[in-house]
Amino acid sequence: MLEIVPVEEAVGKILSHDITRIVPGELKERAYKKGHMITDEDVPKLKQLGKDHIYILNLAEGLVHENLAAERIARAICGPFLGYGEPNQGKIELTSELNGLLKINIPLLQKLNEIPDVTIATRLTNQPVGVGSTVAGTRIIPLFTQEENLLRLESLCSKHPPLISIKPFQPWRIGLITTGTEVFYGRIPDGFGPIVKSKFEAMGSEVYRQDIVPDEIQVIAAAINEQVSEGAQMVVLTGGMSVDPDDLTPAAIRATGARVITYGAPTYPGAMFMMAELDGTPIIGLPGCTMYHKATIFELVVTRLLAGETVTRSDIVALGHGGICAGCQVCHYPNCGFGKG
Ligand SMILES: Nc1nc2c(c(=O)[nH]1)N[C@H]1C(S)=C(S)[C@@H](COP(=O)(O)OP(=O)(O)OC[C@H]3O[C@@H](n4cnc5c(N)ncnc54)[C@H](O)[C@@H]3O)O[C@H]1N2
Ligand code: MOO
Repeated sequence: MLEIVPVEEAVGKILSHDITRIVPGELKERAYKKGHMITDEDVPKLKQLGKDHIYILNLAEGLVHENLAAERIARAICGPFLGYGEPNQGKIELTSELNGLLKINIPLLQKLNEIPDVTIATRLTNQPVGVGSTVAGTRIIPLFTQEENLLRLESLCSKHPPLISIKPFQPWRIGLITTGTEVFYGRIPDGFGPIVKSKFEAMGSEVYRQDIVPDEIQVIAAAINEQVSEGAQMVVLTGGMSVDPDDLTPAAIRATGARVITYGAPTYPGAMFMMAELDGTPIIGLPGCTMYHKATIFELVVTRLLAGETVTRSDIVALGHGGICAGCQVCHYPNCGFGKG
């Protein structure tokens, strides 16, 4: 069990937990590591850190130390493509090993955090994360916990899909169709195509072909059919997505016989969005906002498709809670609540 010993009498004994030093506004660091043998020189230093007494460990059966507990929790909650380091002050952080989509099993997270002493904090599900990003942390609250708490956590984790995992972005071959009579006749240069291309490239996919077409239903529909039949894995259309008489893109998508999954999404920006499917190929109509906003329905839905997920109409409907962009002066997306309710 735990014994409280005055620091002067602790020389030669082994420290049972990390000790933290904080200098306000300057630093927070681990001054002493668990397992350190206390020396004469440590006595004044420990007193300066406010420690007149310290814990010396005599572990009773059935109790697990915070560092070991954190390691066991990290091992149990870690799904594919995640890594974790050493415990620091009793806490372990989990990091992504590749670029992909973060998936959190939210009902399981709730169950695990209900276990006494256990805490697990994660970033929001369905957000893109890069190599080395911290996605979660875990620790127990007291210095020791009953082993039965960890056994319960390990048993729950073994019965459910992983608490935390990363789905890698696949390299997709994207066909792009730019609609707009003003672009087709060269009245204005195409400003949308380059943005869509760079958004896909940032996630490891490639726009292999771009067709620029006028606002004519049959011409747009023919371009979609041609791209699907030559093997585009996704067809993305820009322009003509809203309510003007020349906005014919949704009608053209329907004219191909595609099954419409949604026209409209409860996200601002991004409401005039269409997702359909033609012979298994996703057909996506992107609203104008994708051209001038960093975070839109594009980021919320297309990232999930690129990670190999199926997105349903109810997934899109569920975006409403958190679906309005806060319009921050400096955009921190994906580190915000947009579309993550
Ligand atoms: N009365 C309403 N007005 C608007 C609605 C609405 O529901 N009722 N919706 C708004 C929303 S939301 C959006 S988003 C925008 C426009 O959406 P569209 O996707 O239909 O965009 P367009 O009308 O085709 O073009 C808008 C604007 O962007 C220019 N553009 C389009 N494509 C390109 C390109 N490839 N390169 C450069 N510029 C491009 C186009 O010339 C127009 O100036 O509608 C709101 N209004
Ligand atoms: O579809 Mo529109 O802004 O909502 O950008």
